[in-house]
Amino acid sequence: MQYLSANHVLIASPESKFCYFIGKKSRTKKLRIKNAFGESRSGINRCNDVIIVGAGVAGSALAFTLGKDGRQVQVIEKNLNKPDTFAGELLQPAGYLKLSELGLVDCVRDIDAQMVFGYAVYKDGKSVRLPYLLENYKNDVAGRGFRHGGFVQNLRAKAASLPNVKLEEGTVTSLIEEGGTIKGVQYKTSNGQHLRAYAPLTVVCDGCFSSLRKFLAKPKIDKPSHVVGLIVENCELPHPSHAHLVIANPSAFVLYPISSTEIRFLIDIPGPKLPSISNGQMATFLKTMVAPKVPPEMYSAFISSVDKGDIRTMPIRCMPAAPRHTPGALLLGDALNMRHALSGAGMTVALNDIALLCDLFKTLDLWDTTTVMKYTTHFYNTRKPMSFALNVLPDSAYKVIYSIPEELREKVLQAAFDYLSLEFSFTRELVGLISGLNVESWTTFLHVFATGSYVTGAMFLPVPSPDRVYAAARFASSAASIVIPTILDEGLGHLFYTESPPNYSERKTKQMEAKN
Ligand SMILES: Cc1cc2nc3c(=O)[nH]c(=O)nc-3n(C[C@H](O)[C@H](O)[C@H](O)COP(=O)(O)OP(=O)(O)OC[C@H]3O[C@@H](n4cnc5c(N)ncnc54)[C@H](O)[C@@H]3O)c2cc1C
Repeated sequence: MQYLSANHVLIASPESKFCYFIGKKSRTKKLRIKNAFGESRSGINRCNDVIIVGAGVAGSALAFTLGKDGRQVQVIEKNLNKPDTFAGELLQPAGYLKLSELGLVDCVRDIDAQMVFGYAVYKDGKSVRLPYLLENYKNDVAGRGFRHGGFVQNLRAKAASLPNVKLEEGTVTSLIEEGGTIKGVQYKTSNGQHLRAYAPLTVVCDGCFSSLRKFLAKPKIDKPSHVVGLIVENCELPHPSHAHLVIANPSAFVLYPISSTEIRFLIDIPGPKLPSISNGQMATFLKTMVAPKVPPEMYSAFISSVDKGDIRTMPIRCMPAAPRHTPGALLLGDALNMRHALSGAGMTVALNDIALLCDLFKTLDLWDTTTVMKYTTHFYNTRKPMSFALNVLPDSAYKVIYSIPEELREKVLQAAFDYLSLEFSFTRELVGLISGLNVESWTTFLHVFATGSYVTGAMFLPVPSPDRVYAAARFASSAASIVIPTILDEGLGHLFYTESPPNYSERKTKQMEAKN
């Protein structure tokens, strides 16, 4: 017999065929099992600590970490084949550090991943290099570029290697809710069986197209653009081992190495419509509007890649985290929070969240819903500095640039480039934010407002005239009307949040003692 909390008792031995789960309302469920935490023979119920929906970057990394902490984890993933997507191929240095902290760093070792040491920013043939600030870290700490599919398969294999993590193929169709508490999920297996699984905690990591987030959050999804994904082969980057950001109108783009022979181009196309791939409009767009901005040493390789025709697109979705605190369930990864893909930050935020969450929940009794809720609130607040820095800067800059009148845009883009070209000591903090290595919310504020003020000031130049003053005023008011709501949507509560969850310091000391 195992006491899970005052209201929950699990009666079973590892050899027993049944376990009895006595729930809050003294309802007893008889679960037919192979062993106390094993697979259901009848296929109806399981005894888990945690159910994870989705084994992408977030779900797989979380499953491994919770499994390592001794939890019984059931992961249900819609498709266990190697993912074939270009979403999530540049990991920021802070994301790499988190991989390392979680014991997952070998997942980037056998996939021809490339080290990335910073950004080179281009505009009209001029470039400025913004190296990551890595001097205080070990030699292996840097960004990484890789093929998404290989990385995720490695994460899945790592999670599945733990005996207490069960990874299975199935599509979760709904959450099981009783009296306002999530008790588990209903899912359909790959052979068409409809099953249910129960656990005191369900973590929903079903990605950017999440069908379940609406039950656990108030999603406010913005769809500013699409991105085109293209692989350019066998050419050298002008700044080797760097990601390149090309500031251009109408389409900004980033490129970075994803293997020793491949460079990923991610080209943004603002607005709801895309040129058609099938009738050749897209190829024409890429050759006429994008190719002239591509660094000259990569031009012919870029054109060959467009001619090859392997052009793929994805919609961009941005969404501030707005979870509805629900007992028994949590959201994580893109299901919780999304930012523009050009920031290359989604995986870093997800891995940071997992490290935080697992640290907080390490020795928590997951059946004690009230305490878990308090820790969940703490998690949603302490994750904010990272997500605030990596979401607010790129999202507000993007929204401002594409909302101002066309005639102001070129001037604003030029001023943004000049801002990035300022003395390196000034941009050090900015690089700290982009890489996720130094994410102070006040620094984020400082740079949002410093960029805005710099661009506004630049509009007066060379000599203030009535036209220029008017243009600057239009820019400033339009920027303020976008940036302020973006900041408010992300939430400011964390800046003033100082609480610790119950017994946190006591638990932390015990954890530290156990470690030593
Ligand atoms: C075009 C593009 C480019 C990007 N580039 C980068 C980048 O360079 N760097 C970066 O850090 N981030 C990038 N991102 C963001 C990054 O892809 C995500 O932040 C990251 O993949 C989030 O991981 P996740 O586990 O939440 O979601 P995913 O990795 O999408 O995983 C979700 C998983 O849930 C499964 N699933 C969905 N529904 C169900 C269901 N009902 N039942 C069971 N399983 C289900 C899916 O099959 C999938 O395996 C990019 C995003 C886009 C759109």
